[in-house]
Amino acid sequence: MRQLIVDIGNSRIKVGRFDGKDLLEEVSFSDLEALRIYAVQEAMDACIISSVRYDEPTLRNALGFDFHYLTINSQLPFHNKYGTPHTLGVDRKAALAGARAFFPKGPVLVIDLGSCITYDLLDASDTFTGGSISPGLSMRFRAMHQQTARLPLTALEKEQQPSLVGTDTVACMQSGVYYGILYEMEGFIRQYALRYPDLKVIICGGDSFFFETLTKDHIFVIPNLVLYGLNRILIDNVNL
Ligand SMILES: Nc1ncnc2c1ncn2[C@@H]1O[C@H](COP(=O)(O)OP(=O)(O)O)[C@@H](O)[C@H]1O
Ligand SMILES: CC(C)(COP(=O)(O)O)[C@@H](O)C(=O)NCCC(=O)O
Repeated sequence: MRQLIVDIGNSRIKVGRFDGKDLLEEVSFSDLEALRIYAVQEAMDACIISSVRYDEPTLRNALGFDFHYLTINSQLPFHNKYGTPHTLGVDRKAALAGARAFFPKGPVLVIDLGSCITYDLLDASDTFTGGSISPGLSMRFRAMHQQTARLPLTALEKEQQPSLVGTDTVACMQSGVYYGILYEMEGFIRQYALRYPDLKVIICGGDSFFFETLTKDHIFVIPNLVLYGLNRILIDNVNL
C-alpha cells in the first residue's frame, strides 16, 4: 500500500511517500505546481493533505488528483477539547496524531518549530486542550529586520550554535534568536514536566535540527513528526 502524505505549512510544502508505516522518501516544494508534477508521477493508493494555507476547493482545482483533505470531521486519535476547535491548525492536529504514533500512551508535549513555534499537550487520557503559539526562528530574524532601522536580515548557519555573548550586531541577533528559543523551550518543558509526571517531549519541524542537543531520555527530536501523524490519520480515515 503506497500513501502520499502532504503537509502544506506557511513556509513550504513537505511530502512523504509511505509504504504502510514506513517512510520511503521525503521531499519539499515551494508551490502547488511542483507538488502536482511530483504527485502525478507517483503510483499511490491514497493521499492525505493537511493545509494551513489553502482551502479544499483551491487544492482540488490546482492538483487534479484525489486526496483526503484533513478537516474538523477527520477522525483523530485524541479528544479535541480546544476552546475553538474549528480554528485549531491542522498541522497541530497532525503533530499530536504523530505523537501517538510514536508514544501510544502517557502525556506528550509536542513542540513544532515551523514558521511559528507551537506547544501542544496531549494528556494521559488522550485529551488535547491547547498549548501556546510563539514566533518561529526565521520569523524572529525577519521581524527584527523589518521593524527596525538598523538591524540587518540574518539567519543561523546549518548546525550553528551561536555564542551566548554576541560580540557584534549579527552575533547578538543570532544569540537572541537561538537562546531565546532554547530557553523558551526549556522553560515550557520544565513547567509541563512539573504538572505531568512521566512527560515525553517531541521536538519537530523545519528548525528542530538546530536544537538536537536537547535530546535526552524523555526528549526526542523527530523533524518529520507531522508526516507520520498524517499517515496515521490517513490509515484511520480511509480504511487502508
Ligand atoms: N527548504 C526550506 N524552505 C523553507 N524553510 C526551510 C527549508 N529548510 C529548512 N527550513 C526551515 O524550516 C522552517 C520552517 O519549518 P517548517 O516546519 O517547514 O514550517 P511550516 O510547516 O510552517 O511550513 C523555516 O523557518 C526555515 O528555517
Ligand atoms: C499556529 C500555526 C500558524 C502554525 O503553522 P506553521 O508554523 O506550522 O506553518 C497554524 O497551526 C495555524 O494557523 N493555526 C491556527 C490557529 C490555532 O491553531 O489556534
